[in-house]
Amino acid sequence: MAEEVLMLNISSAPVKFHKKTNRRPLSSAEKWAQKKWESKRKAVFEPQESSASKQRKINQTGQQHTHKQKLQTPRSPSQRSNNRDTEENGDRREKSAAKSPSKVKTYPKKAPEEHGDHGRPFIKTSSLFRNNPEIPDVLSPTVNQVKEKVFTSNTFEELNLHPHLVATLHKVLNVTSMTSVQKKTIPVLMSGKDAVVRSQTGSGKTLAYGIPVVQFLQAMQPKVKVSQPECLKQHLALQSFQMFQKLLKPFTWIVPGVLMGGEKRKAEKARLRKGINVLISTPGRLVDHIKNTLSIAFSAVRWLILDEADRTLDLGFEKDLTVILNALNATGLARQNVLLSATLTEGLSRLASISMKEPVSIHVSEDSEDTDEACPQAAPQALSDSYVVPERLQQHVVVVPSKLHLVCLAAFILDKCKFEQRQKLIVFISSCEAVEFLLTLFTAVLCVKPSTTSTKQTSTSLNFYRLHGNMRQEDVAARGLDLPQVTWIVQYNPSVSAAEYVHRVGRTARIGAQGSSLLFLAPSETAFVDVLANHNISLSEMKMEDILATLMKDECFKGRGKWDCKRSAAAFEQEVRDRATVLQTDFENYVHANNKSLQTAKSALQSFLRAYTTYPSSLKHIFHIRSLHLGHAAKSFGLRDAPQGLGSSITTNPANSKDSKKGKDKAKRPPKKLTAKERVSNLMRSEYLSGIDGESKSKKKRKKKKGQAEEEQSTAA
Ligand SMILES: Nc1ncnc2c1ncn2[C@@H]1O[C@H](COP(=O)(O)OP(=O)(O)OP(=O)(O)O)[C@@H](O)[C@H]1O
Repeated sequence: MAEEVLMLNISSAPVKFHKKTNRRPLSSAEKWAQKKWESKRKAVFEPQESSASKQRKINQTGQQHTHKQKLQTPRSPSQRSNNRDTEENGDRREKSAAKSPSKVKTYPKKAPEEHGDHGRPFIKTSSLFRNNPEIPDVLSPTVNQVKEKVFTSNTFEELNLHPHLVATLHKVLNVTSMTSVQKKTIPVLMSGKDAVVRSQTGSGKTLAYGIPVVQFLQAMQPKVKVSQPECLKQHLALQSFQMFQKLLKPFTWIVPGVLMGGEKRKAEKARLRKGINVLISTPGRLVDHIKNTLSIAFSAVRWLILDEADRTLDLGFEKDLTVILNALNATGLARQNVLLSATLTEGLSRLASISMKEPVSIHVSEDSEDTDEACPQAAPQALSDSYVVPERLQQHVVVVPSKLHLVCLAAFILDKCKFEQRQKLIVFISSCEAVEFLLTLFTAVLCVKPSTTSTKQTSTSLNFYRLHGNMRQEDVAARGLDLPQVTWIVQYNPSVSAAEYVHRVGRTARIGAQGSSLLFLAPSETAFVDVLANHNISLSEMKMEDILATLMKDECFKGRGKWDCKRSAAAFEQEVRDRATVLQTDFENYVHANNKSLQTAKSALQSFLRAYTTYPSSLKHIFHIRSLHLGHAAKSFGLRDAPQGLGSSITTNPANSKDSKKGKDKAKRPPKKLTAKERVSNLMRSEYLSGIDGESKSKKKRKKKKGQAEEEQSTAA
């Protein structure tokens, strides 16, 4: 059974920053170290060979090959052992070549290569286990975590719904009994009231509003015509659209439609012209159409539903929501408003107060069976900021020094996906480039076919997928936004808020299923555990050593020494460290095997560092770029040393390189300061945006002026 690992970066928006050189003058020690590294690197990867030794090599091996070709493709253990003699010959050749006089400048002799039992060239990597910061004890305060019962014994028949709707719920959606949030929310919405709904992730909130909306629309007399939208729905567009398509099967005259990033605006305009009754959209896309599509009109809108409302606010889309609310309010039509989220924040309360009329606050508590209806509290702020996590979710945290992040993540993935069955992991990473880098690295190094000689390995193959905001929408949609049977959520890079943490872990343990989560923290980041505790979230600690001990199950990474399990605990620990070092060396060999993989690693490191600067000020005392050790962070991207001038390493355009005239001028000019708006708009590249790129600057300026003028008008209305 193929085990799957999904690298995600949806939650922390893919960050596109202006290229800013963050070069700082190198100290003399750094200059010396850099020269030393440079010569070592050249000695390993660009040994100058004399023509005589080249000729000798051709005679011996009968073909022309370079040192790099040997390192290019990482091998499986069996291939590695088969190549051993070739490598040893190769090394003898290189050593003799190094002796023969040659016109080309010779490099200092390369450090003697050792060969581990695995047969791969054992280029000494700096110790993973030395000079690491102290790992503090993580005391996760005991909190009374809010628990919600997911299911009730009540069925949909009790709701007096249209029989075709009940039949669709049973036959198409395979649901019979209501979840707690559905039992509380549906009657309130069917009574015509506004509602603010808080319920844990994966508890069925989509149907909690979908059912009342469809029940209302199908009962409208005269029947709704395919004209203007009657219902407007925000966020997680595709998943909601698919749900409405299923619910509306018996009611063919009611047409759902979706607007989201990745689609051509022209196609959407055509759909809007044709007529949509239930419009599902992302905020950015809808604002774009409000400003540019004449055929969109809101005079018939009777419902406004903001799902995952606080995440929309968190990503700073209040401005977009204001435009949307103004456009809706301009029609003067009475409408029903629903805000839903697993995490209620004060921003959501603010939004509720400006867009709702005496909303009923609905939250599902532990004793949900006992209360026979929603608790109609005065205002949403009555609901506390304590977050609800899925009932059967087990949350863990592991403290890992930066240098060991990469091998620890790899060991965890191997443990779950190679040595256990039926595991599906989602790994949250902080930038698109890092997702792409880790996908390529893990696919190349971890997905090696099991060697025939080893008895310990199972035949499980690992499958890695990627999902991030820079991908074409179709690809993202193809994976679907509701990810079934996910068993583990791994937050390799911590989220930017406690609410974001809840939404991430909410991708597992859905609708009453079992699930687990693991949060990676560096020793300097452990205070984040207290931030989560403030929202009634408590985690149990997992030890890094226990995760790395997985490598003892995998002969691929056998250390150089002979290992037998009868030896002492200290020997066991040393063997684990050796195997982690072998794995790290594999990663570094792969990264340093050619310039392309080296550049990819560097830009991934650069994107990670830039994403690290985007934590909100409220968390800067925990996640601050200054608390990162650049060299250690580099190791977690398979780089043997911290690349110099990280800022310039991402300028892939030669015109920008420091040697070109333009580059020289640019290097002289102080880096352009980003305005607050530019910083925000750079941060906000995400699924919420209209995703319409490629417009000329002047056209954008004209549109902005027009939008502002309309906004002033509509606000006045
Ligand atoms: N009454 C029900 N019985 C069984 N399964 C249900 C029921 N209602 C919804 N589900 C299923 O539960 C899963 C989660 O539902 P949904 O996505 O609506 O949860 P949610 O609360 O919106 O989650 P999130 O907060 O992550 O968006 C879906 O696969 C859905 O089909």
